[in-house]
Order: sequence, then C-alpha cells, then structure tokens
Amino acid sequence: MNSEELKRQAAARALEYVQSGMKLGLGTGSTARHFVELLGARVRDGLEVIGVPTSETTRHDAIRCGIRLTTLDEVDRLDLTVDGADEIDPALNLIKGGGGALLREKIVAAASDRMIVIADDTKWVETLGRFPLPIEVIPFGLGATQRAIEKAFVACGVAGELVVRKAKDGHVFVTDGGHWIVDAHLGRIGDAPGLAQSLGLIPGVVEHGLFIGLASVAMLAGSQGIRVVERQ
Ligand SMILES: O=C(CO)[C@H](O)[C@H](O)COP(=O)(O)O
Repeated sequence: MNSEELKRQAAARALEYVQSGMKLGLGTGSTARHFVELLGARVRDGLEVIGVPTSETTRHDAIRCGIRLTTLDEVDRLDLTVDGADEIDPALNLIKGGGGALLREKIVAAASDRMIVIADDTKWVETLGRFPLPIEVIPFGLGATQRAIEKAFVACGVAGELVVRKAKDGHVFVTDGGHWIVDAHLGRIGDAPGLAQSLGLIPGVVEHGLFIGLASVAMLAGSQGIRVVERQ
C-alpha cells in the first residue's frame, strides 16, 4: 500500500468519530485533505456538519467538497478537529507546520474539545525534532527575533540552524497570516514542553509548531493496519 492509501485509511478511521450536528476543525496538508474529501462524500449523503478550515487551501478544498463552513467568531467551541502532523511522539506531542498552517491549526485545535491526529506511521517518533521545527515570525526585526530564538535554544539544551522558509518560486514563503516561517533544524528536542514555553515568550514569534497536550488521539496507518493511540 502506498503512503497516500495509508493516509486515506487513517482519515477514514477518523471519520468514524464524526456525528451529525458536529462542529469540526478541518486540518491542512495531504492527510487532512483526504479527510476533507471523505467528509465531503458523507455530507453529500446527508451528514450535517459545519467546519472551520485551518488554511485558505483547506477552505477551498472544503467548499469544493460541499462542506458548510463557519468561523470561530460565529461559533464558540468545536467538537472535534482532525488534522495531520509532521511528527508525533508517545505523549502525543506534535510538530506541525510543514505546510505552513501552524498558526490557524493551533488556534482551531485549542478551540476544540478533541483533536484527532491522522498520519501514516512514518510520522511516529520516540523524540520530536528530526523534522525541522517551524517557527512563525513577524518579518519586522527578524534578526533580533532569531537571536532571541537562539538564546531560548541554548537555555533549553538544543542547537541547530535556523532557515527562513522559501516557496517553490524561490521567494520567501508567506503564511496565510502574512508572516514568515523560520525552520529550526534541531535534530532532537529533549524537553518539547519547555521549549514550547520559551518560544512562546519571544516578541516577534507569532507561533511555533510544537503542539503540546492538544492531540487526544492519533490514528497511525501502517502496513499492519491502523494503530489508535490515546493520550494518557
Ligand atoms: O502541519 C501541517 C500543515 O501546516 C500538516 O498537517 C503537516 O505538515 C502534515 O502534512 P501531510 O499530511 O501532508 O504530511
């Protein structure tokens, strides 16, 4: 089975948790797109849900699939968010933001009673950090922000290169919120909650891709089937 089929299987399993009447957070990325497409098919069969997309890309996908949309200004809490991840550790802490949507993804996940992470099992790691950690920053004062990030790294016992993310056309990648992303190549993050806290205090850092304590369940698709891991 190829990786797209595995992602679709994980998405299909998450769909089993969706009930009519739910308010849903709709994630971003290739795995989340499978979920949106499968959800759209159920909506066309009569399932009644309303969704909040985590990116402009997902908003367009959801509209194409016939899913009714709302915003976090119009609804208070969401019942469930289903999203992908770049890395998942045994505590269900995540690295997200490979697709650049980490800010809206975190706002939506934090407004949800439950977050299900869907992925193929290559995303499962013992310790976060092999995947470069996305940090969304304000372009103004980038040098000062980067120096503050490096200081936080030293205090948290990690080190690695910071690279301003570029789009495919070679220009700086700009997020849906108009910010930039620096990817931190750390290799290993021993204390992800500690680093998350330190990065959150830096002026100029809008958000970072460490999702601590947000995911309740992970659905990991592999050649042996789907492993469901619940947060302890
Ligand atoms: O965080 C994300 C986007 O910001 C994605 O969920 C993450 O990058 C995983 O993407 P994919 O399912 O394509 O591997």
